[in-house]
Amino acid sequence: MALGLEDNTDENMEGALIARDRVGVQDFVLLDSHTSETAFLNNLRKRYQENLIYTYIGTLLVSVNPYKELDIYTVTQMQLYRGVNFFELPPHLYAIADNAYRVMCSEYNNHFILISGESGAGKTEASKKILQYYAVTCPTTEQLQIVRDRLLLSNPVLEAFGNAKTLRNDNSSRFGKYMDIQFDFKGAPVGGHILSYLIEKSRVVHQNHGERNFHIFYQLLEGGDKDLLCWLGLERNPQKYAYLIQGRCAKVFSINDKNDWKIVRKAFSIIDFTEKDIEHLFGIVASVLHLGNIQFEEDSNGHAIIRDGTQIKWISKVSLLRYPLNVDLAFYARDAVAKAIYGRTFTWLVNKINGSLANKDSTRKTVIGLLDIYGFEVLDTNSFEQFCINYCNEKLQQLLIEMTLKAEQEEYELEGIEWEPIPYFNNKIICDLVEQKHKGIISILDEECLRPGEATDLSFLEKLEEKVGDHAHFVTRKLADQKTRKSIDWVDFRLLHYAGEVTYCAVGFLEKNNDLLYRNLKEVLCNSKNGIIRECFLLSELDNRRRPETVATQFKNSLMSLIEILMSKEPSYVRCIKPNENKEPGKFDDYLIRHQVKYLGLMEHLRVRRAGFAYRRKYELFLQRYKSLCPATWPHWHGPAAEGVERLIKHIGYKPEEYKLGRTKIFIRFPKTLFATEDAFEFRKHLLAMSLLFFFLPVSRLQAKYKGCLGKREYQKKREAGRSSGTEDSLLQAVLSSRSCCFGRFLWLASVLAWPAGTGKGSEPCSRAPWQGETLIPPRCFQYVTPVIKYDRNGFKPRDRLLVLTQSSAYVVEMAKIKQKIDYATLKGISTSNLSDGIVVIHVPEDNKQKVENCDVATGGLWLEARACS
Ligand SMILES: Nc1ncnc2c1ncn2[C@@H]1O[C@H](COP(=O)(O)OP(=O)(O)OP(=O)(O)O)[C@@H](O)[C@H]1O
Repeated sequence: MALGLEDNTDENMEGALIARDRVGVQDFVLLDSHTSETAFLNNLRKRYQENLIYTYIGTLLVSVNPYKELDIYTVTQMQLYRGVNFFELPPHLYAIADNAYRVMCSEYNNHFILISGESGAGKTEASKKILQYYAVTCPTTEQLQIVRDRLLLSNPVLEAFGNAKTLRNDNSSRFGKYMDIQFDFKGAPVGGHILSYLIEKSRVVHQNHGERNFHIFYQLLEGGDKDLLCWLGLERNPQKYAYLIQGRCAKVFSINDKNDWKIVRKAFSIIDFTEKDIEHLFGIVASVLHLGNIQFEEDSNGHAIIRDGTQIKWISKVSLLRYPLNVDLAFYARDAVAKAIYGRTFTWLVNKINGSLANKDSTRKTVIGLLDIYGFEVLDTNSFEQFCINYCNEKLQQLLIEMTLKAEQEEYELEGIEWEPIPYFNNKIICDLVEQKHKGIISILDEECLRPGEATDLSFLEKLEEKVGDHAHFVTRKLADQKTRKSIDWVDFRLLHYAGEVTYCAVGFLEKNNDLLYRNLKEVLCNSKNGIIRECFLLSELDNRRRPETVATQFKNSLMSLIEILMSKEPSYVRCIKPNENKEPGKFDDYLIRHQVKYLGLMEHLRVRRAGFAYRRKYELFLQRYKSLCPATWPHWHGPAAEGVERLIKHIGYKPEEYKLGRTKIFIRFPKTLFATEDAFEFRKHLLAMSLLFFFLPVSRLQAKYKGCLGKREYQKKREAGRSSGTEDSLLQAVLSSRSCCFGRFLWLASVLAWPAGTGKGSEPCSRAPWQGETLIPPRCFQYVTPVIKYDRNGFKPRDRLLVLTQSSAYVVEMAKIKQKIDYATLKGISTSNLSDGIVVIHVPEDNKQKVENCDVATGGLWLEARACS
């Protein structure tokens, strides 16, 4: 594995990393006092203070936002984690990503990584880092580079249009995102698909103090060149635009709008946006800004007229609206248009990106989904948006409970595994309060929305009190003081969420839930000169002849389908923790963190993990996968699967404390045990692949080919010429030049050059695969042959190679060519990794510059990774 070649700093990095991570325990399961929240916090704090932001609870990763750049996300680090069992290295996001990827490749199933935590806890950063990890470490081809770039660059575009500075987070996601990365059967990323959830449109027209509008507005003004701004009729100064200055913080210290603009512009071209698309997109961004500056005054008929026509001149590039309204309604309509245009453009953007990420080839693909959705939010004033965001977080918490705490404990009971139930808070009761048909808050809100002219936000509030007033997690303003000892304003209601209580201001709930746009405004937009606007509004007109679903109901339905998507995949979890409210590096606010540990259910998770099992599998599946590891079960086991598994694990040597046998499944307590079994299986697969070749290519034919490469006489001559290194070179070259190929040239080469010993006479080949532990004794001058990955010095690129050891030299061989040769006489040493990664470094003097015919003499160091054939 590429740790940095001869670079001493990098070479020592792994050791330093592991040494440094002896702070506290890397897995909370190892804490002496696993029931104590204080011990949990002490461990988290101790590690955080040493910049060790990641800690496991079994296979779940807890991450504490460092609020500073750490040197743990380099390419070298990624290579370090690639293909290594995750308990062998310090906890890291890369380990979680790699584990999901490896299981996906070997079991050919779908996965998702759920990243959760409150706003500012580090979810978006984590999801970007995982995506980068796959982009760097997965195999790829030149053709696929474009997919990789598009996957990576979709992020800055979506962030520009969907993220904004809030009080909690300078780069807060104001929409939910679920991204599937699609992989082909070789594990190469070949496409992707994004689902987006409810963008916070209200931000376009209103921002709280200390907050900004979406980044793209500021990026365009700061980074757009003069000609572009002139064409759009914009001034560079954001203070000139009413929609940009309500939060009074157009400039943010931590954000470089100019730079971000450049990245977004570049991303557009990579993601395949046409110049026309880009022109229309910026036209829309500019129109929203111009719309915000329109002011109305009353004419003699009481109708609103526009005070100054300048803005309209620019907007009419997009559309022109004329309709008599009073002044208040005119302002309302203006904002409604701005929100509608922006919201639909965002949806258009996501669709466009999906078009460019789509993989048209119909072969089966596996996916890893990354879920990064706005975190739980409690503001000074919480509105309809916070209600939706927090409901979404309730649903995700419920999913986690369903898939871990609940499912796990129920399964032990069902399987007859002795188990002491561990209590936990199940937030289903809150989900029901919000989403239940006819009785839940969303249904009540929708009912009120069906009474236009009669219903108001206050009547909604009254209905709430009437219908859910006595619910344990709902606090009416009438009962506020008794229940929580805190008073509550007359327009508010309070929900006791799993993550804490939130008081919502009901003002605006009806309007935001209805999200209506005057019909004639829609018609105007359908005829817009701007292609994107036309597309967005025409489509929705065709779709929505009936009364459209309300915003909350649409959101509820999309969350339900998301949960369904997730339930069908294998989960991995990252729980992000926000260490303080001030975005300050190194500050560990005990009170705040204790609260998150509590509501994230981390203690319950720890208790279940400690008492439970890391892995479980149906007997049939377990046996099917690993039966080749035991002579009694290979190739067929005729008895019941449970007995086969028992025989198998006895043969492999599982200790009693490592597993339990349930009614239909085997339960394995530690990940270590499973990984060791998986490693043995990989090794076995390699040997089996060889045996297949021997079966199909009888040995005599192999030998004939082998000899035939040179011509019988020449072969004989060379063989007899002894062990001179020159003979080895040409013999090897001759075998490599042969074109014959059966199941893949690589395996063929490996099998021609080596075969198992102990069954034939002397070094005669045999026609079955060797059992584990048997050695490969190669014929004549070839001592040992194995597929390896060689890491290039330039960029650590992995290359598939064969390592061939002869009497006097080691060769690194490509398909038909000897690439490098190391004469044993020049060898300075060999280092092997102490992990199960199979890394070997062959040390050769730097000044070994002689040239051997047709191949390079290796100098410096050669980094190789042993590789199993699959
Ligand atoms: N691993 C990290 N290393 C360095 N800084 C980080 C890391 N994770 C998060 N941060 C910092 O914290 C900020 C907030 O993180 P992020 O945007 O990922 O939060 P979030 O949980 O996605 O919040 P929201 O729900 O509001 O979108 C980042 O902009 C960055 O400055």
